[in-house]
Amino acid sequence: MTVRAAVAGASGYAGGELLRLLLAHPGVEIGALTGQSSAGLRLGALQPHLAPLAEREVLPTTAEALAGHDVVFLALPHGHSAAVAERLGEDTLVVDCGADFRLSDAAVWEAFYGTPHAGSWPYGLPELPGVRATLAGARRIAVPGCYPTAVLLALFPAYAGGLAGPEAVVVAASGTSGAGRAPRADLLGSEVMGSMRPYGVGGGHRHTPEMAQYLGGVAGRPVSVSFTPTLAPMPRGILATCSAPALPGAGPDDVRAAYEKALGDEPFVRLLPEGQWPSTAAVYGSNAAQVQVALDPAAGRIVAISAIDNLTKGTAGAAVQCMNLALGLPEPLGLSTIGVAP
Ligand SMILES: NC(=O)C1=CN([C@@H]2O[C@H](COP(=O)(O)OP(=O)(O)OC[C@H]3O[C@@H](n4cnc5c(N)ncnc54)[C@H](OP(=O)(O)O)[C@@H]3O)[C@@H](O)[C@H]2O)C=CC1
Ligand SMILES: CC(=O)N[C@@H](CCC(=O)OP(=O)(O)O)C(=O)O
Repeated sequence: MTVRAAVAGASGYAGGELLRLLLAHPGVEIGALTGQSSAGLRLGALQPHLAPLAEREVLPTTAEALAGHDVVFLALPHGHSAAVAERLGEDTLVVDCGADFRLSDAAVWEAFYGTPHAGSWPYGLPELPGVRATLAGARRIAVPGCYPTAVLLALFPAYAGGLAGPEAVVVAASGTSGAGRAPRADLLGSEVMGSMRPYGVGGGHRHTPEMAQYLGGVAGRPVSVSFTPTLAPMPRGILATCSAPALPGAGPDDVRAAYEKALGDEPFVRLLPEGQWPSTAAVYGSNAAQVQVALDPAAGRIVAISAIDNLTKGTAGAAVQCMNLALGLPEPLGLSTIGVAP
């Protein structure tokens, strides 16, 4: 079976990573590529690493350009997905890399994004309990944010195992591609290189409610997340350092067993052998996530650390993984867990 896939936002970072993965996918033929300011240009001028597509023209993002495909990937800025998706047929699989359909609570959406809530779609993190089944046959999927992917993979096993209290704390570092490709003065090389800095401190980052919603869903009760993102001087990668109170009686063997149970059979998540710790370098360019966990007995906290590539497992790789599940293809088809080193 060959499916025809269009990518809206082909000139951006997420769109470029989608195309890199789709070029290597044996079951996909690449159809329309669309953008906004870059419409009319050849893709080779924008994504020079995607040589087989160099002569393809970037079309304006319209329903007409995206019609007639089996799958449409949306890699657009927030707030633009609903208007496009509603003009695509119900039989078309629409995989949205943006945030528009991730949150279920309209008031929470409006508080963090400041626009009307578009709705919610099945959430594209198959590793969460019960989620894989909701993706089989789905025709609308919301890919998680990059930070939530890293944090949920690190912490959900502690909640699924009933071992963690409801106050999670997360400090995560991201590479600069997480901010997208649009020019910003605070992302100039001279502002970013050789320095790390926090942003969105004090509960203001829009990924906070996404983490709380899905951790709460696993825990079966509300979970609060104190989330501090930091910007790291690297192009790709997220390292998330997460902790939660260990409930009374939770010992190191219980913690290890809960993580092995939750992650042991996952094709893209590797619970590292005890004593080894995740690194962004080890997952660079791959759809893999690395996870490690420890119990800090003095602090009474479970400490879990994850590493992903924000553009791959954090966006485009997850989108392809979800496409495979939705269409009944083998889940790992076209995706790799092999990184690039050094
Ligand atoms: N970067 C990351 O690590 C992650 C990104 N995402 C999500 O993926 C989406 C894309 O992000 P990213 O690739 O980083 O962003 P970029 O800024 O790199 O790319 C944005 C893309 O959207 C296009 N675009 C801009 N404005 C419009 C518009 N009004 N209508 C149609 N198309 C438009 C741009 O086209 P042009 O260049 O031609 O103007 C470009 O192709 C976002 O929703 C983001 O939240 C999700 C997880 C992680
Ligand atoms: C480094 C950096 O700026 N990262 C982005 C997150 C990117 C992402 O996943 O966000 P979406 O919810 O937009 O899909 C940020 O903090 O806003």
